[in-house]
Amino acid sequence: MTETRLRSFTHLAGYAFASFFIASLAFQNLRYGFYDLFFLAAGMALLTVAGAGYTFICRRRQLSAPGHLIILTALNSGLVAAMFALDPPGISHWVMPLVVLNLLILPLRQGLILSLLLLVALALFLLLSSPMMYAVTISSGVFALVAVAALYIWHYDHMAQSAEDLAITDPVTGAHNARFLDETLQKEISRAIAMSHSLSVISLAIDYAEEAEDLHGQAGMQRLLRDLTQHLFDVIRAGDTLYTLEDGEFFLILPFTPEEGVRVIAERIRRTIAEQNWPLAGKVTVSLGCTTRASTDTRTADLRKRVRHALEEARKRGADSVWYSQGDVRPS
Ligand SMILES: Nc1nc2c(ncn2[C@@H]2O[C@H](COP(=O)(O)OP(=O)(O)OP(=O)(O)O)[C@@H](O)[C@H]2O)c(=O)[nH]1
Repeated sequence: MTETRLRSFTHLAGYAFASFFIASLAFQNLRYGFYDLFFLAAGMALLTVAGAGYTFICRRRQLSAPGHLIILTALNSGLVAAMFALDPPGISHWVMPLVVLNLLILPLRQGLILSLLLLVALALFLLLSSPMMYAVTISSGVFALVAVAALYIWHYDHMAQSAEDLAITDPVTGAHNARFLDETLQKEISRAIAMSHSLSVISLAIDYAEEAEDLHGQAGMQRLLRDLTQHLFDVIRAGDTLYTLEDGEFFLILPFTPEEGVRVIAERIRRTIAEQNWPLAGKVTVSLGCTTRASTDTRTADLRKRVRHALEEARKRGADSVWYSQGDVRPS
């Protein structure tokens, strides 16, 4: 299940649970003839049903749906206003589902701020209207609920982020992995087309990688890959992205970089690597193939095929070389 579908499902379940809970409060108040409270609960239930409808309509954009903040702010402010105007009995019964809903649906910081504001209003109301001991007990209970729910959601967010990082990162070098390459390259191609800016890519391979591995062992090779990654990160500029592929190969995506630019940076990478003395490996050289997106390149395969061809051409010319392959320059 994708993150977006999971969020849509959780939000729908949260709103459905809250609607059911608040509707049962409305029904209770209707039975006992507390019409003010019945209308309050009915209004809140309408808002939670609207929230469920909004979740359904925006089910493909749940990670950034701003309407939830408006709905939940209306629910929280409505309850605070009713708290002071109507003095509903068992006010914590009304506050608790709303606190859980805030934290479940909104981004953690927004949910926490709304819940704490609601908690402060509740504590103030109880201090003004009930015995001190009762006010402290109920407020502490709601505070504990806020704290546990917030901690749980923080933990979940943290785990989800770590899992996502692990899925797109090469464990040896810490650069992005091949799995993430096609996804990012396709996004960059779409961005380059939409904004009419240039986009270049580089494919880089360590010369004589197999011989180097035989000579220095797997651990030595991993050290070299890590050192080269660090070096490449130092050379490229912010906005460029680096990927570690198999067999000592790297891939670079360079947005806003025309042909002259990719030639400059490829040459700079080649020269600076050849000039260094690498720990364990000593002298190392690399071959680089590079290309720039042409107007007919709309898919990742177009660029990847051409840059691979450029790398093969560079290798044919011996170690320590750069080759640029020109794309189709016909206007789109
Ligand atoms: N994507 C990318 N392009 C680079 C980088 N370094 C140089 N280039 C390209 O090469 C061109 C010339 O770069 P330089 O020789 O460093 O000259 P520069 O005028 O100092 O380059 P910038 O101020 O970085 O634009 C730049 O305009 C870029 O297109 C880099 O690290 N990343």
